[in-house]
Amino acid sequence: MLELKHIYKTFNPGTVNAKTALCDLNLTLSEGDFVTVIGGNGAGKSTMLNAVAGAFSVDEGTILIDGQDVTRLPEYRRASFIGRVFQDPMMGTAATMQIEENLALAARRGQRRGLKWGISKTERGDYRELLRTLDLGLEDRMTSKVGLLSGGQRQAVTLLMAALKQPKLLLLDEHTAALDPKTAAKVLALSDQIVEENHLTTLMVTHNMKDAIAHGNRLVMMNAGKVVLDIAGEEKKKLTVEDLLERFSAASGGEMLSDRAILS
Ligand SMILES: Nc1ncnc2c1ncn2[C@@H]1O[C@H](COP(=O)(O)OP(=O)(O)OP(=O)(O)O)[C@@H](O)[C@H]1O
Repeated sequence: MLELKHIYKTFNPGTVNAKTALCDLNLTLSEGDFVTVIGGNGAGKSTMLNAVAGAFSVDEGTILIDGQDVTRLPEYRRASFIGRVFQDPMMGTAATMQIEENLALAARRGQRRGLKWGISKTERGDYRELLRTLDLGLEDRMTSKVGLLSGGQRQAVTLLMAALKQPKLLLLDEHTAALDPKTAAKVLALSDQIVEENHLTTLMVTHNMKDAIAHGNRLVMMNAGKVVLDIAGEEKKKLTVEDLLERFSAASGGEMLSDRAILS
């Protein structure tokens, strides 16, 4: 479903600020894989997601989605088959627009301009049902401006929007990191539900080791721009945070994970 082959990316090449963020990165996801991604600060996690989304072009390597070579495809053209939720709850939704307008925008993504903008009765009914699945009471506030919602409510709506067009890939980039622990747990549970119901192939970056272990069917650890650990299935289910720290240290030549990852 997703194949990253020998990906390299250096920012500011040839300058004193040159930084190699991805260095022979290889990762293959099967259809329906839900992969959690963990690693220290600067390991290249967000850069990997950005490379998949097409936020910049990579220096070397190939990116295939569903067998199609998208390496040179611009971000706006990949957007029709990639759903994405960022850390900042302000990013995925338009604050000054209503909840239903935001959903309609997401539903029309990738369509040609010139279509009538109005939201039909059927669409409104569909959105109400979708919002009901969040169990946050938002189905009764469909004409509220999104800017009035809490961070957790906004991330929940962003998740719905990201999944609305049944993307081939869902990218979650620390999407609960800015939320309080209780809300983060709720949004994570919701992510599980949405991924499962829509059978989405998913990459989820997190700094929280427990979350990385508890969610998804596969866990990948990155260090210095490449994957250093890849644990799936039964082996992943039995993992503990201590195992993970030990294995990370062994796989990355004795390096320790950042405090932020250990303490969370
Ligand atoms: N646009 C950019 N310009 C220059 N350097 C960048 C850019 N984006 C990322 N980097 C650098 O690339 C490296 C990898 O960054 P990245 O954000 O992918 O790491 P990460 O694993 O997501 O880290 P964190 O957990 O701290 O968010 C870092 O050293 C970072 O400073």
